[in-house]
Amino acid sequence: MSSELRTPDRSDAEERERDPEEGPAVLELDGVTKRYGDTTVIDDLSLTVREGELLTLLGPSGCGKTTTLRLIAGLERPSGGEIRLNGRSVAGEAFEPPEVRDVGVVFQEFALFPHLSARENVAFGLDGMAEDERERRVDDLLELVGLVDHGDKRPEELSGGQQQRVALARSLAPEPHLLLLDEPFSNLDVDLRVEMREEVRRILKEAGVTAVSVTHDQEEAMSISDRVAVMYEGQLEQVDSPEGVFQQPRSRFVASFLGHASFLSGSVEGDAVGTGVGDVPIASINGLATEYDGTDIDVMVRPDDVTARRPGAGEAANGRVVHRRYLGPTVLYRVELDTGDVVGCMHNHAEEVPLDEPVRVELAADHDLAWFPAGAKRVADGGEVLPDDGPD
Ligand SMILES: Nc1ncnc2c1ncn2[C@@H]1O[C@H](COP(=O)(O)OP(=O)(O)OP(=O)(O)O)[C@@H](O)[C@H]1O
Repeated sequence: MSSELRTPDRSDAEERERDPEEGPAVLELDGVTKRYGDTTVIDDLSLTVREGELLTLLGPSGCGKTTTLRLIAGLERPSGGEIRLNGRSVAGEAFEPPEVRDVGVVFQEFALFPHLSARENVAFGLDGMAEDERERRVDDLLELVGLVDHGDKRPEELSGGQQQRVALARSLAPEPHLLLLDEPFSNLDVDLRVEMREEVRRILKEAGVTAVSVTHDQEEAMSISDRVAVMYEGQLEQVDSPEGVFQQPRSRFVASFLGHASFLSGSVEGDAVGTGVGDVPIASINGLATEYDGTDIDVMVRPDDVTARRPGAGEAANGRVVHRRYLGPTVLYRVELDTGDVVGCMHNHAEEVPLDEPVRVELAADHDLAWFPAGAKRVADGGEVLPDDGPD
């Protein structure tokens, strides 16, 4: 790598990966609102992205992800609030147009110039740079994205994944302070998508670039991001590490949007919660303590946290399999517990259990479980219940 590229060595990249919340703020959204006529599509959104961090905006179609990206790029003006880049206000009282924001964008459709080679596409935007320096920069970028041997090919001669690498290299060429990626994998087929997630993360980390990506695909968000910002109806539901949003959701919407979630109802009694799968120690439930004694709660479990099997000798069944869904390598069961709760449960084929027969369901979680007060849609970081004005 040449020293002209902002490409810290591997140990720097790994350092950032370990603790992305350290370091200066590159992007700050402060109470940002966007209205079209009477419709509010972004509602009081605040978010900080730190240097070297890869953050993904994740949410269902229409929740405002692309609008947020366009506001950051300067393609839209906010109706209220402020956006700062490296501490400089770019939208709010003042407005800085996109071309001076030093923000790169990788579009869904890659937007490569069809008549230019990969090398020329990457070099585009480096006008004004001395030719030998530009050539060196392009060489470095082609190496970074693994396309050294394909520089002379035009986009139509490259695979989808290779085109995406060119698009990424082109966006990185002018060394933007912030890179925005709009659904970067949506035009790739499934296998390639999974491969390119790893590759794009490696490239961004190696380049040490700060990036905000947008997707509605939970798996993608969790596999490429340092932090995931889950959006719903123009608001941020939760901003957390992939493990945080998956295992410790702060709202039932986040719990269900990130994957299959079931809820075990129970009541806190002393140091345990009585549920349909037996007593669960409060020590294995995140943030639960004896002060909640007597409180009715719902413990969230993922299919991997639960097992179901035929009862052994002297064991009582506590549920019945009511649904079986074949998923290829695994089977997802729905089990109705004697208490009436229905829980999802994932098994491999060696552990198949018959439909309709009594089974013994047990918890097998290797991490602390999340919980919500009975009926509450969301909880704050401190555990207190928030008003039920959000989605289910
Ligand atoms: N120019 C516009 N005028 C009016 N409404 C708009 C405009 N642009 C977006 N919207 C509305 O704002 C809301 C958020 O749109 P946005 O494209 O940001 O959502 P999204 O989360 O990116 O969705 P998707 O995943 O489907 O791309 C939608 O209800 C959309 O109809």
